[in-house]
Amino acid sequence: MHFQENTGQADAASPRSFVQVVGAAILDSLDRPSKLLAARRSAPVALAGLWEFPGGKVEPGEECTQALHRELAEELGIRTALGVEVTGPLAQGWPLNDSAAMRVWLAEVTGGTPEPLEDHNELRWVDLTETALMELPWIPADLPIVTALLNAVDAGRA
Ligand SMILES: Nc1nc2c([nH]c(=O)n2[C@H]2C[C@H](O)[C@@H](COP(=O)(O)OP(=O)(O)OP(=O)(O)O)O2)c(=O)[nH]1
Repeated sequence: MHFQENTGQADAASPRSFVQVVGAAILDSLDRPSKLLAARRSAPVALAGLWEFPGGKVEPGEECTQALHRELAEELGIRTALGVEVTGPLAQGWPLNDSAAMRVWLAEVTGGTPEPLEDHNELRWVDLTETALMELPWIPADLPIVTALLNAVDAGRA
């Protein structure tokens, strides 16, 4: 029997590239965080009613953080200061599905008051505790990110 050696060359020649999504974990304060602004999607039907990190897809020619500022202005009508990235297992962040991955940054509102202007039908400031956050029906792919966020916040408080 002959086993063909897996050289990994195919992967090296064509590294997996996901549609790049960016999201914000908006905190009431980057220095002393106690609440997260969660957003409930209004569309598409498959995701409507589920909670997520506000954000969206990076457009051609945009940097990730530039795209995030644009999305937060469009969707929530706010300006933000970004904190550190909540790093995921991929260079492109956190896998969302077969074709998309999301990079997530901590953020704080520096201008405007968040309103569900586009893509969401409710915004909610939620206590930064596992109990409070896990009560929300998150998009399933976001659950590891919520856990990583709680760990990052706890590490910052220590
Ligand atoms: N914004 C955001 N998208 C998420 C999260 N979790 C998750 O699986 N997604 C998925 C949902 C969508 O399939 C994709 C992001 O698409 P989007 O609809 O927010 O992007 P967009 O605002 O740029 O809108 P469009 O170009 O599709 O009109 O990533 C999350 O926490 N935040």
